[in-house]
Amino acid sequence: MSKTAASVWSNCLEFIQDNISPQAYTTWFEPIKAIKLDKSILTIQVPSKFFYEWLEEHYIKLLKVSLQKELGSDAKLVYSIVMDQNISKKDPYTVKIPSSNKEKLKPQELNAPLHLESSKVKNPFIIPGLQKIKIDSQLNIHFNFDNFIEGETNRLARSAGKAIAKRPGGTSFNPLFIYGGVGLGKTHLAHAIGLEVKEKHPEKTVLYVDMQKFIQQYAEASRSNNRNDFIHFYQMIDVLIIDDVQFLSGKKGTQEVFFHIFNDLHQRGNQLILTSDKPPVDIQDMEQRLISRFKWGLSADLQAPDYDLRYNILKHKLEKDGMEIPEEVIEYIAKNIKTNFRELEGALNSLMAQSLLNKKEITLELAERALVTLIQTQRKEISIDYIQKVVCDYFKIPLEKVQSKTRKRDIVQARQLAMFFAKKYTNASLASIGTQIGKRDHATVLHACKTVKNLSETDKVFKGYVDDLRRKISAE
Ligand SMILES: Nc1ncnc2c1ncn2[C@@H]1O[C@H](COP(=O)(O)OP(=O)(O)OP(=O)(O)O)[C@@H](O)[C@H]1O
Repeated sequence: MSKTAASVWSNCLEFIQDNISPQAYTTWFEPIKAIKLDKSILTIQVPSKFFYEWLEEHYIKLLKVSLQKELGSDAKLVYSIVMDQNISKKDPYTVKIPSSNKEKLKPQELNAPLHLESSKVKNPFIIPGLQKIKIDSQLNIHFNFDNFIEGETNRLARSAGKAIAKRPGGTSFNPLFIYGGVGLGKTHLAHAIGLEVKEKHPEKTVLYVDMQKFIQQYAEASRSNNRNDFIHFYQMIDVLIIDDVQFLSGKKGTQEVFFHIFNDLHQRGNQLILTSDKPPVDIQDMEQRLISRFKWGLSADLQAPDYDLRYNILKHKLEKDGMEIPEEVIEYIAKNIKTNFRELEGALNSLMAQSLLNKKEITLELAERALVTLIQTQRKEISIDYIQKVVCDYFKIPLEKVQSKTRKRDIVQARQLAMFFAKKYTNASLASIGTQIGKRDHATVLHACKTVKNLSETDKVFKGYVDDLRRKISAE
C-alpha cells in the first residue's frame, strides 16, 4: 500500500504518543493535521506561529526521529502555519516553513507569505476538549471611567484607553503600555478600560491580573506539571490586562512564557494592556525581545497631577460622598498635596476623620493642623527621578543626555545641579546619587555639589538657576 500524508503522520503520532505525556500529546499533537506528502517531504498544518515555535523548540528531535523512521534519512518536515488575521477580519491564511528554519519567520516574510491558502480552521486555539469558558474578569467596578477624572497629565493615556474600549485589538495601541509613579492611576485606568470593553463587547473575554499573581500562578503550574494548561488559559483571553509588569524583572522562566503568550495574543489581534511603574526601557533584567514588544503599541505615561486635576479630583470625591467643605480648604489641600492621588485621598480622609473625632467643623485652620505632618513628609519624599525631571524640563534637555557620558558644558551643568539637589533633598548616599544620575561615582557627586555651591556664590545667572530650581523642586 502506498504511503499517504495521513498514514505517515498517523504512524509518527503513535511513536510520539509513546514518548511524551498524554497531556502534552493532546495539547501539541492532536491539533496538527498532515496535509501533504511529496516523496520524503511531509507537510503538517499547525494552528499558529506560536505552535510552530513551540514544536521547534521542544519537540524537534522527537519529530525528526519519528519521521525518519517512516520516510528514511532524507525525511523533511514542512510546516503550514495558519495565520489568523483578527484585526483585518480577513480569512486565516497559511504560511509554509521548513522545519528548523526559524529565521525564515521574519515579519516581512509573514507579510508576503511563501504560500497562501485559505483554511477552514475557525479558531485554532480551541484545543479539543478545552472549550471557551467563562472567566471572572477580576475587574473592580469602582475603578471606572466615570470616576476617572481627566486632566492634562493623564489625557493621552485616558484617550487611548477609551479608543481601545471601543475597538479592542483594532487600534494601533496594542499593547497599551501605561506607566507612571506610585498612585497616579495606572490600576484605575486599566480596570476602567477592561470594564468599558465588557460593557461594549460583552462577548469578549477580559482578564485583569497582577503580574505578581501571574508569576505565582506560573510557578504553581510548573510545579504541578500544568504549564500547558496555564498557557492555554491565557491564550483564550481577548483583552489581557497585566498590572505592574515590572515585577517580571529577573524572572527568566516567566519572561519566556509571557513572551509566548504575548506573541500569540498579539498576533491574533487580541488586546494587551500593561502597566508599569517605569517606561519599558528602564525595566531592569528584562529580555530585550520583551522590552521591544512593550514598545510596539503606545507607551503612555501618567504624570504627577497638576493643580487643576488635584482640585477636580477632590471636588469629585466630595460630591460623590455627599460632603461639603469650604472652598479654601479644598484649595489648600490641592495646593499642598502634590505627589499622587492616593496621598490626596488620604489627606481628605484624615481631615474628615479628625473633624468627626474632635467634633470640629472643617476649617482652614483645622486642615493646616491636621495635614502638617503629611505635608512635611511629602516635602521630604522628593525623589531623584523627580529632581532630574524638573532639571531637564527647566533646561529643556532630554533626560538621556543627563544620563549619558557627554561632557558638553550645558549638560554637565544640568547633571551637576541634579546631583546637588539630590544631595539636598533626598537621603540617598553620594554613591547612590551618582549611580542614578548618569552612572557616576561618589567623588563626581561631591565635586558637583562643591561646584554648584561655588558658582552660585560667584555667578548671578547661575544663582538664578539654583533659586528657580529650588522653588520648583521644593514647590515653595
Ligand atoms: N484620574 C483619576 N481620577 C480619579 N481618581 C483617580 C485618578 N487617578 C487615580 N485615582 C485614584 O487614586 C488612587 C490610586 O490610583 P491607582 O491605584 O490606580 O494608582 P497606581 O498608579 O496603580 O498606583 P501603584 O503604582 O501604587 O499601584 C485610587 O483610589 C484611584 O481611584
